Amino acid sequence: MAAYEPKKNSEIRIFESSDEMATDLAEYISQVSEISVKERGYFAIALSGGPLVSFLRKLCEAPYNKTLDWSKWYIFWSDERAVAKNHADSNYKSMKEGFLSKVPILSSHVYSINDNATVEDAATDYEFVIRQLVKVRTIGVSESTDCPKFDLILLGMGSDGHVASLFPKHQALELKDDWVTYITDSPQPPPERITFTLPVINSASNIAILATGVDKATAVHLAVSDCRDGPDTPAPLPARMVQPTNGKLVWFLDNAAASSLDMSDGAYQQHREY
Ligand SMILES: O=C1O[C@H](COP(=O)(O)O)[C@@H](O)[C@H](O)[C@H]1O
Repeated sequence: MAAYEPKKNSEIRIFESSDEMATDLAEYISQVSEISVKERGYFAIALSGGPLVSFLRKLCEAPYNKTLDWSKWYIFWSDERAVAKNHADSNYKSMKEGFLSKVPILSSHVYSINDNATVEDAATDYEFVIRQLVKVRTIGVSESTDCPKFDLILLGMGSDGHVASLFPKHQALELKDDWVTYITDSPQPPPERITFTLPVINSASNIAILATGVDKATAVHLAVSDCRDGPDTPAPLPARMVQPTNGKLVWFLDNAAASSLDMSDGAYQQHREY
């Protein structure tokens, strides 16, 4: 693995193989969960859809399946598609089948998003549940933003640079006061989705963005490179707007997704020996 620290509080890890990435991700999540349980007594983690689930496979194996304090884990989703929980597009379904059914997380600690309501009501319900859990500090609270402070938010990134269900140029990117919102016009199917807003994502203690494949290379480059603003500067990608207020961001990339990064840039070069 190569590691670089391009910006304050952020790091890029680049892996030769899918197994190497899954192994490092398991160790990273294990360390964040242990610190959170030690400091707060809980580990509040938000999951996402897409290929992320397959990179959680090593976390389901020894030693983690035996050593982690799974009874302290609380599970949330950074976004969900408005489909039934048994639908192929459901982010809950993919995580249930690929991760949650393989580790001893308490079912009462799994806060999936209501699939039996309108998308608007599901978003309202979900924000209400999160507010109750913040009140009792199962989820922490950010002192600077008053937002929930998830211990870890795991995100994927689409080739258009979207994270959770926050898509480029969408008005949902502007929301400042809502914690959870809904959209009915997703550029990618299904159209109706529920999503964390940027203030919630950026208030987390730790954020990891996973991106693999050459189709993500341009978006990775635009999200992490030191672009200057100018008349032709495109609207910032949602992934570029992921900037933790007080937390730390780690990118997990394979070689293909990292292939458009300019490795001659001083910031990358500096940490090349890592
Ligand atoms: O639609 C979604 O897409 C992103 C990225 O997934 P990918 O399949 O384009 O790599 C995912 O992180 C998000 O949770 C999901 O709802």
